[in-house]
Amino acid sequence: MATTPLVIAVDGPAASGKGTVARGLARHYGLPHLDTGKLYRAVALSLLRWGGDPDSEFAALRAVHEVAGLMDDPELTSEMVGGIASRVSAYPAVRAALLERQREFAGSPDGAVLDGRDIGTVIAPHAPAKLFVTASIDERARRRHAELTAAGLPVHLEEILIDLRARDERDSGRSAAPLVMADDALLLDTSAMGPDEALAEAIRLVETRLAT
Ligand SMILES: Nc1ncnc2c1ncn2[C@@H]1O[C@H](COP(=O)(O)OP(=O)(O)O)[C@@H](O)[C@H]1O
Ligand SMILES: Nc1ccn([C@@H]2O[C@H](COP(=O)(O)OP(=O)(O)O)[C@@H](O)[C@H]2O)c(=O)n1
Repeated sequence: MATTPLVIAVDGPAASGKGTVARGLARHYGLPHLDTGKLYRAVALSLLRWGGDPDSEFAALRAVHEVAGLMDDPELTSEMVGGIASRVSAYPAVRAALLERQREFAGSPDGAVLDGRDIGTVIAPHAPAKLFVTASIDERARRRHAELTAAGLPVHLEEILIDLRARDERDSGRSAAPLVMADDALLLDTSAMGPDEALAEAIRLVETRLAT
């Protein structure tokens, strides 16, 4: 008898630790993982490289065609690219152009883990397990600061805090697929947890959901 593939949707705000949790879950369950934020970051990076205007939905849509070649670019992780990603991701045409490849990944017969903002609500609304990963804004800023500093980028905590606030507001306030917790998602607040503890709790939550 065929079993239903295990699809795990992981959503949450910037630097909450959702990528770390999603990668850990993928390792634990032996599933392929897609960081969907990279798609929007690649659109932003493509725009930046050819000087396209982030205020133009048409220009952003053109940039979608370059995404495949940029998915492993080291510049994807910069806060500047993250900020532009959150602007271009508000365009319905950009979201529509990126929808199919995410749905296809989520529809794999082998199962999948995806992380982003709208996985549980739009990309994989039927996923049997959904987590909404969060942490306090101060903790998220500290984590992003440590991450970028370790990568040798000159960043200030205060500026990161301002960037994250602006991104939270844009991601939650937009009309196209805003960042909201799905009704059937389980909340994982990692503010006071290290990465290992957060993963252990994520596995526990997934197991709880699969058992019901
Ligand atoms: N629970 C945690 N405790 C401390 N640091 C964490 C934790 N989870 C993730 N990190 C670190 O915080 C940064 C952002 O985590 P990441 O998983 O990339 O977040 P997101 O995918 O939500 O943007 C990374 O440097 C990561 O190693
Ligand atoms: N499924 C997704 C994933 C990301 N995004 C957008 O892309 C931006 C960058 O996403 P990300 O997940 O790489 O950002 P971080 O959480 O790693 O900072 C976000 O601020 C969102 O605006 C989205 O709209 N939908």
